[in-house]
Amino acid sequence: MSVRDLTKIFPGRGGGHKAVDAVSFELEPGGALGIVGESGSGKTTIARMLIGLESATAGSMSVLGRDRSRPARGAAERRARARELQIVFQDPYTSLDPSQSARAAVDEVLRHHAAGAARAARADASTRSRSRSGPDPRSAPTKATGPTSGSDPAIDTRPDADSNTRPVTSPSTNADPRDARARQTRLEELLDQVGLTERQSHARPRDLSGGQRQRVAIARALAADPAVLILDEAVSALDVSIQAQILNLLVDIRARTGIAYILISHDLAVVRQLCDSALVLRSGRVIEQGSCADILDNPAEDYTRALRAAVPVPGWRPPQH
Ligand SMILES: Nc1ncnc2c1ncn2[C@@H]1O[C@H](COP(=O)(O)OP(=O)(O)OP(=O)(O)O)[C@@H](O)[C@H]1O
Repeated sequence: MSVRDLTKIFPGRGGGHKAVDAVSFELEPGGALGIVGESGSGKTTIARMLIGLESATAGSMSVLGRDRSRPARGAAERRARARELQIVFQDPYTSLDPSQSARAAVDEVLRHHAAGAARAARADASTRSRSRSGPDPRSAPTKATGPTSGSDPAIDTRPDADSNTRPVTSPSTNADPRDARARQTRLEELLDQVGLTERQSHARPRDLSGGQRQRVAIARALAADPAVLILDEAVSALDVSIQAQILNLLVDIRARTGIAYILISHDLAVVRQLCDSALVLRSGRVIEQGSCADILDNPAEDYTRALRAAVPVPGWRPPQH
């Protein structure tokens, strides 16, 4: 992912409020970048622009070499983008359907992507057969371009741009039993990968703990098979031992799948555990950027030192007065 001069000005008096000011970064495939900063420094606004929930005032971004500076047009593009970028928020409770078991919530995403792939394959085949039977093969397109119709009820597992609601289930058009078996295998794989037990996989969100709900949200995000997962304070609300479990899980998933992370956190200890590189935000501007070790061990800025000092680390004792 490549982000250049990303800027967000929220409208308001006196020219508005510049919440994000010319932020640039690169994220390599399989990399992990931490975005840190105090409350109100612009971290979530960056995440919201990356996933298209907020439009950027200026700047550009691309993922896997494709320009993603503009909102997606049509269902096929939304689905393609969902495979590039997914997000997990602090509290998945609001984004999980209260009536859906963990298993059903993950399967919904798998079903949607399988149905989309089947539609794309059918459209591809029909384009090719049309071009074969066309009057002059030389005038036919040499390469099938895939579906262009926007009639798909595409599920983007990311929150909806307008309502921030969970996705709507689309009826599966994928009737091939081999596909159903493959989906089932993938479902079990994902539930296993995030460490949900059989019993938990049948539970509704209200019957799961915060850590278990976060596992469901991670499994749902992974079901779209994204290249990049954004974790926006994804472990902040969990108590320390559960937080450690989820962080270990994330380290493990990255090692196994090669997925890249953008970790947004005010907690430098969490960033240190998961990330290779980091950037430090203050009032929307990047004030330090580089390898995690450099920034966290040898901060150049007092602000970063203050952020570091604000984080209790193992062995930390409250100052004695
Ligand atoms: N929709 C909005 N309209 C106007 N101002 C906004 C809006 N959303 C965010 N802001 C402002 O933009 C700035 C950055 O907010 P943002 O939520 O990105 O910060 P943050 O670093 O994620 O903070 P926190 O860690 O507290 O979540 C803040 O000053 C906030 O008040």
